[in-house]
Amino acid sequence: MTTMTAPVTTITPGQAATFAKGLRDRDSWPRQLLAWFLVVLAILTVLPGLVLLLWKFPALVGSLLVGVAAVLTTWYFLAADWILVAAAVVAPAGLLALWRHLHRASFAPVGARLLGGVRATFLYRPRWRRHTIACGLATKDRNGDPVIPRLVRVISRYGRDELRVRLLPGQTPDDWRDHVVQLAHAYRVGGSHPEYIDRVTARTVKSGTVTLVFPRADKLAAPVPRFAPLPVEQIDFERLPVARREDGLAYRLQVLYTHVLVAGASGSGKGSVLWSIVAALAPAIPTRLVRLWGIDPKGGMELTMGRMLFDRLAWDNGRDGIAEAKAEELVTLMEDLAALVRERTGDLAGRTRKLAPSTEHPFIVCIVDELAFLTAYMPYKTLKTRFDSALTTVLSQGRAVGVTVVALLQDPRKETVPQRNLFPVKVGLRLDSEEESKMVLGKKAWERGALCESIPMSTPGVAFVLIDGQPTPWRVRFTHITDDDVRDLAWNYTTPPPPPPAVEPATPALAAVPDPDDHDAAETPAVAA
Ligand SMILES: Nc1ncnc2c1ncn2[C@@H]1O[C@H](COP(=O)(O)OP(=O)(O)OP(=O)(O)O)[C@@H](O)[C@H]1O
Repeated sequence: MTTMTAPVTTITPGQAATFAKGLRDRDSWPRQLLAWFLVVLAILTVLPGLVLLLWKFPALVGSLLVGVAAVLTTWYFLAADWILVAAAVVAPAGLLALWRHLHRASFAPVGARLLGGVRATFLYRPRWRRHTIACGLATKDRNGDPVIPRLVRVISRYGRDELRVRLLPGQTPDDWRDHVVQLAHAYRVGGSHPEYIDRVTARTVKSGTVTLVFPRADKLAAPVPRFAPLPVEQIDFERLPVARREDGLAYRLQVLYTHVLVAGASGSGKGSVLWSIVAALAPAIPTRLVRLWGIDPKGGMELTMGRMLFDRLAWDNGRDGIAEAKAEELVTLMEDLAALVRERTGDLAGRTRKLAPSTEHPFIVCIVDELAFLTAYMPYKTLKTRFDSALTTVLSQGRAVGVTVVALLQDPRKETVPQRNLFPVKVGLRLDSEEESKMVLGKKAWERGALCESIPMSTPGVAFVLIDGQPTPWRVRFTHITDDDVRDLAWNYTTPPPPPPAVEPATPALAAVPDPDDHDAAETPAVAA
C-alpha cells in the first residue's frame, strides 16, 4: 500500500525575492493588489473619521493621520521613493506641529486627546488595576474577586492629566476624593515637585463618572511680566488681557458690565490683580473713554503711587487710625458714584439696558482697596451705613450704565462684606483655609479644583477666577506690575483734566447699545445734544 503525503508548500528565498521584485514592477499583480489594498485601507480609515467629526472631533484626527500615512505609503509603492516613506512618517507629526503653531486654541483639545492616549497606554493603564486595589478604590464581587473601576480616558492638557473614571455601583465622587492623593502618590505625581500633590483633585463633571486631575507641571510657576499696552481702538473692556492661563495664552477678564471681587491673604498678590486691570485699561484713560476712581483706606499705600491715573482718589493717611473727616471723604466718593449711577439710570430708563462707554459717558472703574474696612471695621457707624447703602446702589445698578466696582479684600466672610453676591466676577488668590475658598468661589468651584488654600506662598498673583454662570473656574497668574511699571503707567497715561464746561449747556445724548429685546427703544430716537 502506498501512502499519499500532501505536498508541503514552502516559499523559497528565490520566490520571495521574485515577489519583492514584482512589487517594484508597476504592472505586476502583487503591486496592483497591494496598491488597491492600501487605497481601500486609506478610504476606510478616513471615512469613519469624517463621520466621527460630527460626533467627536479628536477621533477624526487620529483616523485622518492613519489615512494620510496609508495614502503616502501607497504613493511610495507606486513611486518607490524613500523620501515618501520618510514623509509618511514625518508628515503627521509635521501637520500637528504646524496646526499647533498656526492655531493653538483649536489644536489644544486634539493634542490633549492624543497625548492623553499615549500616557494612558504607557503609564496609567498598565498599573491601574494594581493601584486602584491598593488604594481601596476597587470593590469586590460576590465571589470576592476585585471589580476594577474603568479608566474611560485620559486627557493630557497643558501641565496636567485628567483621568475620567467610571464610578462603580455604590461609589460616589467623595469616595475618590478621599483616596485620590494615595493614587497620585502611587503614580508618583509631581516627581521631584511634591507640592503638585496639593493640586490633585477629584471632580464631578458628568454623573456616574469622576475626573481625577494630576498636575504634571506648573505653567504658572514663573511670574508673568506686564503685557504690552494695546492701542485704544483694540481695547475690549469685556475682554481685558490681565493674566496668563495654564495653557500659556492670555486670560481675558470682563470688566465692563460687571463687578469684580478680589479676595486674597496678605501677600497673595491682590495688588497685581488691581494693577493688571489698570494697566490693560490705561491707554484709554487719556482719551477720556475710561475714568478711574479709587478708594484706599489703607493709608493710600496701594493707589497713590498711580495717582495721576485717577480721576478721583480718596485715601486715608493711615496715621492714628482713620480720622472721621477722612472716612467721610471715602464714603462721599462712593455716594457720588451712587448718585452718578442713579443719574445715568434715569437717563437710560426705557431706552436701553446697556450704555456703550463714550467720551461723554465714560466707563467708570472704581477701585476699592480693603473693602472690609469700609463695610465692617470702620469705627463710625453712620458712615458705615452710608457707605453700605451707596455701595449696594452701585453694585445693583451700575453694571448696565458703565460703572464697575473692583473691590479687594483679605477677609471674605459674609459678615464683613454682605454684598459679596452682587459681584459676578470673583477672583480667589491664596487664601488661608478651605472655608475661605468656598466662601469666595463657592463649594462647587472648590470641588472642581479651585483650591485657593493650596496656592503656594511662592506664587503670588496665581488665582482662580470664577464668572457667574460658568461652572469651571480658571486658574491663572496675573501679570506682575512692579512699582516702576505703575510709575511708567502714571507718566504715560495721565488722566486728562475735566473738559471746560460747554458754552450752551444742553442735555447730552447717551450713546446706547441697542437692546435687541426692546423693540420700543429701537424706535425711540436718541435725545439730541
Ligand atoms: N503677579 C505677581 N507675580 C509675581 N510676584 C508678585 C505678583 N503679585 C505680587 N507679587 C509680589 O508678591 C508680594 C506681595 O504682593 P502684594 O503686595 O500685591 O500682595 P497683597 O495681597 O496686596 O498684600 P497685602 O494685602 O499685604 O498688601 C510683592 O513682593 C509682589 O512683588
